[in-house]
Amino acid sequence: MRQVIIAGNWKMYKTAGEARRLVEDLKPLVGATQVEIVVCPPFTALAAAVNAASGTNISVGAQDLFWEDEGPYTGEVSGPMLKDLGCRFCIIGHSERRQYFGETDASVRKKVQAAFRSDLIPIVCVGETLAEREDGKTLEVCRRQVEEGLGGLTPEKIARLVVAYEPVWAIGTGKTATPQDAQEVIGFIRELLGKMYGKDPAQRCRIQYGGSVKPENIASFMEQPDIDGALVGGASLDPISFAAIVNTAAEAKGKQRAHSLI
Ligand SMILES: O=C[C@H](O)COP(=O)(O)O
Repeated sequence: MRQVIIAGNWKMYKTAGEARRLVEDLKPLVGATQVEIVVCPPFTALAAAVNAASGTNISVGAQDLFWEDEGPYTGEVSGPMLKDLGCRFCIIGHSERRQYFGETDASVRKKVQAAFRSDLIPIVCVGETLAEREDGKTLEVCRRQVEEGLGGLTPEKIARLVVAYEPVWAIGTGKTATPQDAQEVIGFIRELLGKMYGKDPAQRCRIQYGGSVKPENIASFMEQPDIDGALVGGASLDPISFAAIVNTAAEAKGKQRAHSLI
């Protein structure tokens, strides 16, 4: 059974001191949940977050990495550096990186391989823009991003990685895909991974929904059979709302699984 995973992408928010306080505040609110909790602060706050989360069930992830392990690449940060800091996860190919920093499916592919080389679990983002959705190209775009970004891996790696389906038009806008639409795309991604790598690894791969997730709407996504969690932006910056998302997700997935056994 896939473990629910809720990750907070803090984007370019929080200093090191603020990150430490956020994690400290989060700890008592999430307790001993079965949910895998990940926080992804900016590079400059990673060490503080790792330190504050030490000995808890909260893991820390980075928001990006470079595909080489070291070298003359001014401004870049590598997998071994993140691993050394205590990171377990790394977001790769977020739409903001694709939109503002020229990230492509080819760079995503190299970064996914780099993450695995350093024993980091990639959280790979895919999703269509509003124009692509209106053109009826959602599945075509997600297919391309998965085939090109996640090609050349092994079934074992597919079973470990996390995919986040984030429709670009739902990010930070307050608009969400309907849970049924998200399920349709996420089900499609799982099926595609099954064709690429086999049914078993595709069934083990965790796939999140992302885009304006809030405490009020997380349950409706978790009720869908293929949705294993969420990648949360804005609502992860506040410990109370992030904890409410974690706790509601656990409860809703428990109910969905109990129901599917009846
Ligand atoms: O990585 C997270 C997503 O970009 C979602 O952001 P949001 O929850 O603020 O819409």
